[in-house]
Amino acid sequence: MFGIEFVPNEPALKVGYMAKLAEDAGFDTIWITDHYNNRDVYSTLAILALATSRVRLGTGVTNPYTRNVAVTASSIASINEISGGRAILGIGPGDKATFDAMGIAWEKPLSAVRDSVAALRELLAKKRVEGHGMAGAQLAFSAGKIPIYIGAQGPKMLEMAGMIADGVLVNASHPDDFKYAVPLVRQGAEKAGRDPKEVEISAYTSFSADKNPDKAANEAKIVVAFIVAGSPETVLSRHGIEAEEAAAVSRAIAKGDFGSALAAVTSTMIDVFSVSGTPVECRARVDELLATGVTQIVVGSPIGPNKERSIKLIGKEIL
Ligand SMILES: C[C@H](OP(=O)(O)OC[C@@H](O)[C@@H](O)[C@@H](O)Cn1c2nc(=O)[nH]c(=O)c-2cc2ccc(O)cc21)C(=O)N[C@@H](CCC(=O)N[C@@H](CCC(=O)O)C(=O)O)C(=O)O
Repeated sequence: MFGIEFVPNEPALKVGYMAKLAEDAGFDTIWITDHYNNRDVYSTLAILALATSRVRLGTGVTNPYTRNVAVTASSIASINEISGGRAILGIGPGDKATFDAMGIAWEKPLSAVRDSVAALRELLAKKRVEGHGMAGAQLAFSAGKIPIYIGAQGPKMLEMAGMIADGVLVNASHPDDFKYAVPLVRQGAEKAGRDPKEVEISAYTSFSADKNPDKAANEAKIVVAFIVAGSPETVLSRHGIEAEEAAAVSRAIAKGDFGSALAAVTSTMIDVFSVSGTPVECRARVDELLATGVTQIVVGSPIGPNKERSIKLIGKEIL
């Protein structure tokens, strides 16, 4: 199963055009990121619902802080109705930097995600919800069947996703991260008395494919820089990346000195935090990821030096 992520940092109609390209190239799912400073995720998904006819359409990922969960239920149910039943809700704890900027206290993210998924299950079943922070909220229209996926990286979030979600979206591009994550998700499913096969495990990668491997790697650099800057110590040491090397990238980004940040990104960092290179090289990494128990590959930003060309190239030579 192959998905693709679009960040709505360009007009929704343009994202709609790319979505149609991706559908024609053979992708199965399309994920739209949710950050307050980009276009609204649901407006963008509505455009995609009209621009496509087969692909499934997901929030990749929303969070329980910037929208009340009853509003999230109404929004994803509306997308499900507009798209003829193709919506997927992806929800994660969100990221601290974003919430600091918005003046939102990032409290108890694990519990917040758990409670919001429980409330969503009931709201999307058109039930009157008492509890999980709700006091009688109820949708006035039928949502239809909407899978709920969790965006997770930490051990507890991964296990919880296995316990309660239909799928998990793990922001990682290297097999070692999935040798760590997959058993935790399966453990969660078993703890909840579920068949682990019920939980779709998606590698939500940073992907950059081009016939020219240097161009592909170059395009991945800026995304890798932000991933390095946001990676916990445990992830860096899993891959033998020195804290000082990562700090050099973080410091440069914090100063807005992107030239130095890019210069501080090593080829190891690109290899660890992205799937990048020629189609043959990318396909080799995809096969490594699938061998760890991953069941869906999501092609995440930057996709390639020229998005349109890379979408077609990936469709032709990798899917
Ligand atoms: C909260 C954090 O969970 P995490 O899984 O590491 O979260 C990292 C990311 O998944 C999270 O930031 C996501 O929202 C990031 N994210 C996006 N975040 C966005 O805001 N927008 C996006 O579009 C987005 C896309 C996306 C796609 C895939 C993906 O995997 C993640 C994505 C964490 O620290 N988890 C710990 C648990 C922390 C804990 O125990 N908390 C307790 C108590 C501690 C306390 O008091 O806070 C609790 O919450 O009850 C763990 O899993 O072990």
